[in-house]
Amino acid sequence: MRPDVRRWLHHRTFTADTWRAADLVAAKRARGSTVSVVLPALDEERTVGAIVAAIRGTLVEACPLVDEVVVIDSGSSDRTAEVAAAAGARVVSADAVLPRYGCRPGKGEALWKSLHATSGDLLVFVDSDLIAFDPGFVVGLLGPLLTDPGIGYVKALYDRPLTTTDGIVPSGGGRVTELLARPLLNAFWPELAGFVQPLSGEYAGRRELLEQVPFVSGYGVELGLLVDLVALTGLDALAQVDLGTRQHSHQADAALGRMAGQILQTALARRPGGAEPDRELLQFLRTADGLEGVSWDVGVVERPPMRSVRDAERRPGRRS
Ligand SMILES: O=c1ccn([C@@H]2O[C@H](COP(=O)(O)OP(=O)(O)O)[C@@H](O)[C@H]2O)c(=O)[nH]1
Ligand SMILES: O=C(O)[C@@H](COP(=O)(O)O)O[C@H]1O[C@H](CO)[C@@H](O)[C@H](O)[C@H]1O
Repeated sequence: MRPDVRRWLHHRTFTADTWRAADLVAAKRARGSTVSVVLPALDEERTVGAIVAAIRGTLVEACPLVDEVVVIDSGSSDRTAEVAAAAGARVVSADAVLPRYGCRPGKGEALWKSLHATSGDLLVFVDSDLIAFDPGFVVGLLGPLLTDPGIGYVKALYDRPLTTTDGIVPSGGGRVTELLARPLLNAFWPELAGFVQPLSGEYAGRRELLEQVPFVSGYGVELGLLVDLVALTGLDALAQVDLGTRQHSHQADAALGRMAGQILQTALARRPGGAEPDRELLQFLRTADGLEGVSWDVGVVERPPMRSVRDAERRPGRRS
């Protein structure tokens, strides 16, 4: 193991039970900071309500650690928006944010727009498909940010059981992590090899940092943020916190293949001097007529640092 990774693992890996919400409220007040929790959601009516209710009940009403809970909806066709609002979230349609910049599909697009739709100095991102969500996830992610000014970005680590029709595989989850992201990061960005869950969907950061880096529009957003933030701040400003176990609803392998395609596009775009990667991913289905090739565009766009957008919006003479 690289000495820098070993050192980083030792002093930038935390456990969630290090902090209590009440102590972090005091730390937040002492710093005059505010906290936004953002849940990206696409057709998550089954799970989003319980997550929002748990955060609001525990960390807004009982103990004011969180100042706003925002669900950023990527155009759900189910009752995600209604369920989230009924549970107490402010629901924002991603398409309604920065309409001048158009609407791209994807999780990263929603997260990029959430920067514009929220006001917290600290942002916490939580997926909306979590099962048995523990609001302690939010406390653990905020702990390093509210107690160490030298830390700017915190990723969750956890065990990731894979729920299948045959039962639960204890550490079968994180398939794209294990088959693509971890080997890719170890090969091209070995300083990031200490991240146990580089693609974890739960993470937190300082707005002042998050607004200085691009957000990749699709599923490449997590890998893109890690690579861009380590280049911006250095490894010591990044950290990870052990949240225990995380369960979520899983996509089929073919969908994860497309996710992997977007992550690969994101990584290749960050390899200087590399030729423009082909955006097509060809997958295969066996049909009654034989094998059918299905072509998917796994291209992504780089949404610019929000700071540059704010500056552009403020520039005199800009047409509203
Ligand atoms: O276009 C999208 C795709 C996904 N998501 C949300 O992003 C999170 C992670 O996505 P998903 O569950 O599809 O990925 P997985 O967890 O299977 O890797 C979930 O809350 C999704 O609802 C989103 O807001 N917009
Ligand atoms: O980590 C992974 O391999 C993927 C798929 O997880 P599973 O194999 O369905 O447990 O899940 C993550 O990756 C996405 C892309 O970065 C994130 O957006 C998701 O939040 C995260 O769950």
